[in-house]
Amino acid sequence: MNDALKRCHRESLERRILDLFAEDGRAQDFSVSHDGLLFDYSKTNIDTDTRRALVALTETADVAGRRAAMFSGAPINATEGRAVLHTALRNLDGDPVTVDGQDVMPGVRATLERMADFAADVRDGRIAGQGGRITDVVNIGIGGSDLGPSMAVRALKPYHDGPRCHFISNVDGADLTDTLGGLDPARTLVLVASKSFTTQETMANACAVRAWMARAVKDPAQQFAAISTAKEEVAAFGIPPERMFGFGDWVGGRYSVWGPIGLSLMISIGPDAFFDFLKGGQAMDAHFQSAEPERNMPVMLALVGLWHRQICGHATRAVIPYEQRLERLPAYLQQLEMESNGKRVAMDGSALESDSGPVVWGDAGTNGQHAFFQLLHQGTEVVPCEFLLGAEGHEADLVDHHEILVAHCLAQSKALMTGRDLETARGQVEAWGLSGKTLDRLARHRVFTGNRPSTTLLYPKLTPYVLGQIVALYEHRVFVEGVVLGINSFDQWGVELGKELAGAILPAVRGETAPDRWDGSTRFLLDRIRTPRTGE
Ligand SMILES: O=P(O)(O)OC[C@H]1O[C@](O)(CO)[C@@H](O)[C@@H]1O
Repeated sequence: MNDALKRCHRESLERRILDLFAEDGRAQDFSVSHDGLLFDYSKTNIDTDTRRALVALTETADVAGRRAAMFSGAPINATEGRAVLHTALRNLDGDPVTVDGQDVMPGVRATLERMADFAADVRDGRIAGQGGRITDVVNIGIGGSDLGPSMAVRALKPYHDGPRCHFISNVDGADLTDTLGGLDPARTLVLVASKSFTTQETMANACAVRAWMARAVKDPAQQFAAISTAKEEVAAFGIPPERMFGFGDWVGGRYSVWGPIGLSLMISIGPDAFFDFLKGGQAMDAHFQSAEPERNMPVMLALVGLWHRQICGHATRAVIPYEQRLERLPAYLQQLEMESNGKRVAMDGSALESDSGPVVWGDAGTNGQHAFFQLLHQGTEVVPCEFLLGAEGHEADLVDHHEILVAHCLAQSKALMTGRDLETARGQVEAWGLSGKTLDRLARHRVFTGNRPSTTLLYPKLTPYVLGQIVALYEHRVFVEGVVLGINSFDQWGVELGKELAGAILPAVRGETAPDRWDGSTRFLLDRIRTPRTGE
């Protein structure tokens, strides 16, 4: 990174985050408020100079120009020669968006209408199973064809008024067995969600579920629908075109929840609530495109992320929603952020000069407090934390629970920042009546260095609209970080090699080929795996 930021970093090491609050109004100044959301980054070691230097990065990298290119349908996914237009899926105003000279909006609208009709028909019983009204929907997909809808369906539980939704992603047969257990195949609708319709795990699961259904009903295809860009593969699987919901190759898998991949969500919460989800995303798009950098939530979220990873060198970032129903958000963001920005090569093929995006991990609070927070507070690594918190919960009869939840969230970010010094710790141990070496020793264990950065995203209540805002916020954050780093956030070549090798190793696992061609460790493991099966 540039000299100005290096200087800002050096200066930040000379002060504590808490010192920055000596200036009045820091919380207001170092936060962005928009459309009910508040992103508070005041508990970071970013001061005015640092922010200025960070904002300058967006100018150098021409974030505004790249953003305009993305929204206009230019092929910014340069390694695959594709446009990046998940934003068109939530462009409810229908303003034209052209790819290769063609407006994609009529197609987007038509698909959305078909989805809404299909969802309404399933919910109202006009589309039924061979044993009666659909009671359960099973989405089969993996990665972007699973994480978005499964996260969102879980997040919006209070809005479920349709059939129950289930998700099978893993090729581990346990996922399938445990999900199908208790379901009535004659009243289950299966959505096979796969952009490519060739993903091995998804196709293995789809075939197995079809066989499960065939044991109970005459015509399983009647209870299947496909969500894909691959017409021929869908037809070859036996799903008719009227049960296929397609989308353009300009929608990346991890950005696809807004369209047909979100069909399970739409069936679960209904078309109107799904439209609210889209509206939230669309509102965030408008904000992202128009707000100046310092007042622009995705831009500032990205710049804080770049500060922590690329300037301060913190290798990981914890995402901790104080909202049980967002427990799948960290997993969703792992794909969104790590598949997008986990790259060591710049757009032009040269080696990246800075670090790639961070490792993203986390879990819902308060559960995480009783698991990994010990390390966050007293470990040797500094892990910037991203808290998410709703001002209001849905449980009107459990308001006290929500108050406790809020108190814990605020307490954690405060504890990370302020810590507890040795003198205070000594005072506490002294109060137990201890002294001398025992006091010294025990007091040290109770010291918290503090000065650990965190941000808080505060939202009013987790409605479909707010979830749409949050997901779009994170998508644009990834975009800005990618542009500043100079990488292509929209391909994922890094997942290819493992897939290829799995295909090549499978015959050896099945015992169809000898394991000789593999390296010593793989051969050794294959031998051990095969021994108990064959009794050799
Ligand atoms: O929707 P598909 O084509 O089955 O792909 C599933 C997932 O596999 C990946 O290609 C790689 O993990 C993801 O990008 C994608 O979301």
